Amino acid sequence: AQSVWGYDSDNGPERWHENYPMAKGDKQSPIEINSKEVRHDSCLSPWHASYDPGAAKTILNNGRTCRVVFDDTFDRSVLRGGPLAGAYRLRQLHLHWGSSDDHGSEHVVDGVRYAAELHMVHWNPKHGNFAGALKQPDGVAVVGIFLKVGKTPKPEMKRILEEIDNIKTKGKEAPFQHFDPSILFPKSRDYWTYHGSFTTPPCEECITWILLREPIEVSPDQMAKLRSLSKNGENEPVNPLVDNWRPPQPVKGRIVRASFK
Ligand SMILES: N/C(=N\S(N)(=O)=O)N1CCCC1
Ligand SMILES: [Zn+2]
Repeated sequence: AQSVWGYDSDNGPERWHENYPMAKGDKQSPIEINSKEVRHDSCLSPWHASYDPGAAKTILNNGRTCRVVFDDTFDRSVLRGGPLAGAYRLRQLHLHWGSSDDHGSEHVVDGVRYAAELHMVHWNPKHGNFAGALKQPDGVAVVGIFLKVGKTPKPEMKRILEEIDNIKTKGKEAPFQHFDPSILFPKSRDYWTYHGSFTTPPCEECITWILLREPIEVSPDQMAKLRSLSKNGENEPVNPLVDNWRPPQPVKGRIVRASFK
């Protein structure tokens, strides 16, 4: 059977375009953010998240990431403002991380790779449903938060990482309720924004990216916890779930705007 896409040498980012042609598009993500080339846009308004903790449902290991899913059947947890028009519904959050602390993020800022990158995926209900939103340039908005290893870890990350023990292998899912992901936001609301794509196949170019400038801190053992997840299913040979990140893609003339000077 054709090897499904992944992050290994035989099915990794360099080969995704063979089955997913959009992966070679002109608006792909992630990208390298170069502070000297971004444009401060004073018209960019602040973004606002109003999330209902009751919308959190479950946490899942799908063999490629650790994902928390939310009830997005109505405007219950929404993101608005910033570069967005209207309210986008929070659907899920997930992470990308490395096999060591010196890499793991997807976006790279002035050459800095962070240990991990957290993505909060929202979609525009004016397009009916998530599948419809994927086909639209203003269909999806993803808030990206960089994670760096430090000595004052954010207690709120604990909640996600405590659940890791229950979802060690692919396909494992556990209830994950009463969780407001806005507690993960850093102090500063400063962000970069640009138009791009999903960083996994089929790599649809439907995303308004909102990347927060200020990273949040996690502890070394919190990173070790994340790296203890497995790609394999139960009773299969252990295949550690690490390095599930796509490298930066060509910017192709796109403008990256900054909400800050
Ligand atoms: N690639 C993705 N998000 S990301 N890494 O571009 O934020 N997703 C694929 C299906 C739903 C989210
Ligand atoms: Zn992601």
